[in-house]
Amino acid sequence: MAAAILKKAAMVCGYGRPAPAPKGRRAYVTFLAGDGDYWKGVVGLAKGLRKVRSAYPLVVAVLPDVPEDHRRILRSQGCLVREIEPVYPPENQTQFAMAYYVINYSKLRIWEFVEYQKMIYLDADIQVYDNIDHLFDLPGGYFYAVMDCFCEKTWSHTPQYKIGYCQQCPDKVSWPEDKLGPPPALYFNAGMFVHEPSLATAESLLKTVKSTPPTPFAEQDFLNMFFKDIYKPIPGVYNLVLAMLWRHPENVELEKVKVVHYCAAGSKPWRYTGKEANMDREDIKMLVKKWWEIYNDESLDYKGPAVAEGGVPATAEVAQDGLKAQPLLAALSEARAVNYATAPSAA
Ligand SMILES: O=c1ccn([C@@H]2O[C@H](COP(=O)(O)OP(=O)(O)O)[C@@H](O)[C@H]2O)c(=O)[nH]1
Ligand SMILES: OC[C@H]1O[C@H](O[C@@H]2[C@@H](O)[C@H](O)[C@@H](O)[C@H](O)[C@@H]2O)[C@H](O)[C@@H](O)[C@H]1O
Repeated sequence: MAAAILKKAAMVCGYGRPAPAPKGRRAYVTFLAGDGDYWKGVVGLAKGLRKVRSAYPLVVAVLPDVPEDHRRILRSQGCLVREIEPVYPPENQTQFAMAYYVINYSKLRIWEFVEYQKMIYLDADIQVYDNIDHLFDLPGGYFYAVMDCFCEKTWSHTPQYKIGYCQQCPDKVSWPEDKLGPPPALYFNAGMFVHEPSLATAESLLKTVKSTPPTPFAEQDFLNMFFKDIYKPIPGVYNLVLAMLWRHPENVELEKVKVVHYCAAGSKPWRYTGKEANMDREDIKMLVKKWWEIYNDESLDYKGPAVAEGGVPATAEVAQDGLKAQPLLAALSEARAVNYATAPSAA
């Protein structure tokens, strides 16, 4: 059976290399690691995308340590769950801004999802409150993401934090070029971005990460370095980093925000206690309440055909996103579920 599946996938894909995605194959993608409670963030995100009637599925790239019962919950919510191999940065004594950030390098695997021509990555602590499908129509060849803010204590290791400079308000404290050289390149938050999967890009990313010493913001720093020449900032409404509410309120029109990123300390809705700094703000309480309203809304539960392991709808029925499960995708995903170590070469 495995050989037949692999042969079918290999034939369709040109011997061992996934065929280029059918033009326009699109999906949202998020990342899940560990056996903790971030799966709740993924469920919330899946339901949020359904609420705004997104036309595309949500793929979840899971590390091997994500337990089957969490994967089952995600599939029951229509998520296409795909296991990925972890990616580790070179050994180093770096102090990550958060100790667990080392797992985030595994996000780089999503460039291998070449069944898709374009994907929008969203962290599991993000919620989408307005349809953003139009971002898939942005011109190809660029890396689109929202600019970050350098004002939180998590940035205290940086020169910009030390002098009070932030790209969100470059005129407030001007960058002392004479002392520090040119200002830092525009820097994006890696919790949300539009990207184009490509095996060549994936290969280059994974090769480069092996020789790049880790830095405090882990894969976010790495992605900013790697894509700096093609990075195109998109408006902050597509990824509201919560700290913007108290650091740069002049840059935020909350009623226009489409995507909220619950990244400030203590803001994860499924862990919210209101005790950390700024968490007792009325706008934070309102945003946490909005997240829970979607999470608890049973009318937003997935009602489509069962989603098989490996990440395709189990039947040829129309999947949640209105797209037929592609024969190529089905074959590839089934093939991926096969243990290559025991399968014959595709040649
Ligand atoms: O235990 C964890 C920690 C992080 N993540 C994933 O890694 C992303 C980035 O971590 P986090 O959101 O905590 O970073 P922040 O943006 O809050 O700094 C999360 O959104 C999840 O998608 C996960 O799956 N399990
Ligand atoms: O692994 C590095 C992480 O970097 C980013 O975290 C945020 C968060 O730490 C905030 O507290 C900071 O204020 C913000 O600037 C910073 O970007 C991404 O959101 C996350 O997905 C991940 O890539």
